[in-house]
Amino acid sequence: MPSVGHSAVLGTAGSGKTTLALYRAAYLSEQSLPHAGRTLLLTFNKTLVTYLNYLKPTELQNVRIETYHTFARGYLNNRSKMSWNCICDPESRNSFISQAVKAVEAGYEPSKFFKRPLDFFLDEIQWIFGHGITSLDEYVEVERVGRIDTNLSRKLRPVMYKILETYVEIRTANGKLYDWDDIAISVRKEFEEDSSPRLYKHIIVDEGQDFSPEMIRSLAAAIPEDGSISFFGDVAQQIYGQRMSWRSAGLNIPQQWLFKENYRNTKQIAQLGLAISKMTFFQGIPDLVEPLSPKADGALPTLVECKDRDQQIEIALRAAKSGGKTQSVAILVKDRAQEMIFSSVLGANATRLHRDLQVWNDGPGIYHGTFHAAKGLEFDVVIIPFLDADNLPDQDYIASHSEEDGLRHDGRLLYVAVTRAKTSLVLLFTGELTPLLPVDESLYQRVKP
Ligand SMILES: Nc1ncnc2c1ncn2[C@@H]1O[C@H](COP(=O)(O)OP(=O)(O)OP(=O)(O)O)[C@@H](O)[C@H]1O
Repeated sequence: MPSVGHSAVLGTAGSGKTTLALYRAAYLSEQSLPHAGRTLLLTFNKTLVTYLNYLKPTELQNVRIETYHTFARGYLNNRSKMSWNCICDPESRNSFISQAVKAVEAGYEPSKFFKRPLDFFLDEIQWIFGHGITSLDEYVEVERVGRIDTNLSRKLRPVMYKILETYVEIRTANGKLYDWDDIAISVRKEFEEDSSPRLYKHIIVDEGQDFSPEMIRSLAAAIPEDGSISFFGDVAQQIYGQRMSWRSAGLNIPQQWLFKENYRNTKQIAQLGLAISKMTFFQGIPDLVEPLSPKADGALPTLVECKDRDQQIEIALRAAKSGGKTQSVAILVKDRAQEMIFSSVLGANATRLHRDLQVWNDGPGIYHGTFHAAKGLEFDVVIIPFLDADNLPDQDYIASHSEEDGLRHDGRLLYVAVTRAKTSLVLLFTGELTPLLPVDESLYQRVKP
């Protein structure tokens, strides 16, 4: 891959993107080579930074690994564009946006538009910020590529934009200059006005599918002309944001590489991952890379039909405790509430996958966390309880979005979870099985406890 300009690697799950991102960092920062320069390796969440720092060889001196948001905050601080506690947390953001909807509604004729669920407005504002849109004209003009579910008519866009502006006013009045979505707009603008030498010559993005186009644009502005951006991503694993395409960033990428070999999963686990990615709710994703079947043989994923939820919990814990003696075992669930069920029982005997995780231990042991927190990681055994039709897709998400959108959203989460397993996968459910899993019986070994 060239050391100047922009390159993209699109790869399937377990195809070595993270591994290669680290090798690339080693290559681009190697001081004996002519292209060498300080290198920044960015990823999406803090757990993955901890994991990458664990994988990183100690001799990589000229490489910094952090999340995009740490980088953004640090840079703006350096430019005196930050003040104490000036980034809006998600709860306050939700409250400010809700206030903004009500404030704008008061100035209009009664309309169903304002009665839409709060999530609709949150998502729309995230989408607008993610695309770096900063004026009503731009918003009215923009074509809604890749976002079929909330295609807001052009007539309603001025009202929506008014809500966005009111939200920013309320937020600013509360001392919050940014939120986690519009900070990238400020970073890009700041770099465009900043003529000082750049700190990093090369930037590598891992898990790039979750970076908004504006984040990527801000990174392109952060490097010198002889620098490089290397993008590693898998669109099937996009689990944050509003399914924005990284391609909307408009980078000039003369060549891209496709990684089709899956080095992580056994053939049987990969086949289930592939079958999920072929389900209807995955269709129409641009840039999806279809994996080749791995060579490593293993057992079929186990599908355990339990009589009730308690039995699912009991079996998950039992399997984790016995497996965790010799292997790394992760119990992965949908949300924090479900995670609590396991953390309260496992306590200090297990590691919670969480942003505050400081050290990564690769040895045997039990891990637990949400699907989101497991992003980019891998374990010998993955146990996924609560694969019940009324739990996945999430009913609240469906209520505030749509059935189709719920399937698409949670289908990707489940894909991420399933593809974390290296050798064994245990799937637990009660009653009706989630429609997110394929019905093909040959993909599983069914077990009744
Ligand atoms: N060329 C290779 N040969 C053998 N094993 C490899 C190779 N590249 C990566 N691996 C191993 O395959 C596993 C998956 O690699 P890695 O985590 O880099 O994949 P990834 O593409 O980032 O996955 P994901 O997107 O699913 O998180 C790791 O255990 C890694 O050590």
